[in-house]
Amino acid sequence: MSANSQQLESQKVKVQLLLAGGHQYTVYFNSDDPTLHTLLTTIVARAYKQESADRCLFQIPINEGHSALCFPSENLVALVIEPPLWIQQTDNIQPVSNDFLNSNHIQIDNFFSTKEHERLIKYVLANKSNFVSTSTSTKDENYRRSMVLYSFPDFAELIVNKIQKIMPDVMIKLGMSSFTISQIESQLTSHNDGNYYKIHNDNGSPDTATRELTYVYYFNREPKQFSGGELLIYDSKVENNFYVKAESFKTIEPRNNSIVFFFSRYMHEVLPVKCPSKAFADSRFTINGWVRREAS
Ligand SMILES: O=C(O)CCC(=O)C(=O)O
Ligand SMILES: [Fe+2]
Repeated sequence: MSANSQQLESQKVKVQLLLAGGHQYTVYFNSDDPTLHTLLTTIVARAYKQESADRCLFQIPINEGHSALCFPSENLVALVIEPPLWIQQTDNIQPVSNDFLNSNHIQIDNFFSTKEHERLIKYVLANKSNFVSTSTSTKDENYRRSMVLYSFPDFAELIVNKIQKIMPDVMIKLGMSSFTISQIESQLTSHNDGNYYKIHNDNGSPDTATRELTYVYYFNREPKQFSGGELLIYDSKVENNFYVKAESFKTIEPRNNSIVFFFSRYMHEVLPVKCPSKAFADSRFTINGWVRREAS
């Protein structure tokens, strides 16, 4: 995306709630309090006219818990936060109409330390023979070309723990309401010369329906020996009352040691990779997976 906020470390913050009709109240939260998170996402989502601007009823304890301040989310006008928590617009957000939905994503550089990254490259090269060809749920052979490693326990644990830690911040940056995570899945993928993944979403079948967010961690040997392999994330538009893929999209460069997060429901594709040497070691590697919410 698009909206950026500071990393939230738990600390006390003073929040003045400015409500419709000129009312205002001062309350105190820990910075990782889910209610504060929902207050922030209400403001962000409304500013960017996102569908995630779910209406809700806030019920906030005041007077040391002796009273409750209740108000509908539509009545929240602004927040005065001390110390400041900035949620800033960084790029290409345009006001949009209700029948067009700009896709959001975030990309974080330098995700693993240099040591972890080096270890990961060594591990992948040593495990080349355990990679198998990918398939899709539709079994269409021309839909996806890549190789995948399903078991890589040490690094799966490392990435899942790291993602878990940054999830509250990621949710805020994506302007989404927080949700309870039930599972974080991961697989390790390699794209070599001519490999691609055509347009798809990641939660369109009953067994994938609880996937909320997709993440993709990119890594490769330096100097980089492939080109292409960009990830395109499509915007959405309303057609016959349903959101469908729009023509416009965001282009994500598969930058070495960066991780991208986006909604699993977005249509996306991986453009063909050119890797002249065709050597496995020169591939576009990813650890990619999904953050699942608890089924309701
Ligand atoms: O490799 C990428 O950039 C995206 C991969 C992807 O879309 C998937 O595995 O579902
Ligand atoms: Fe995908």
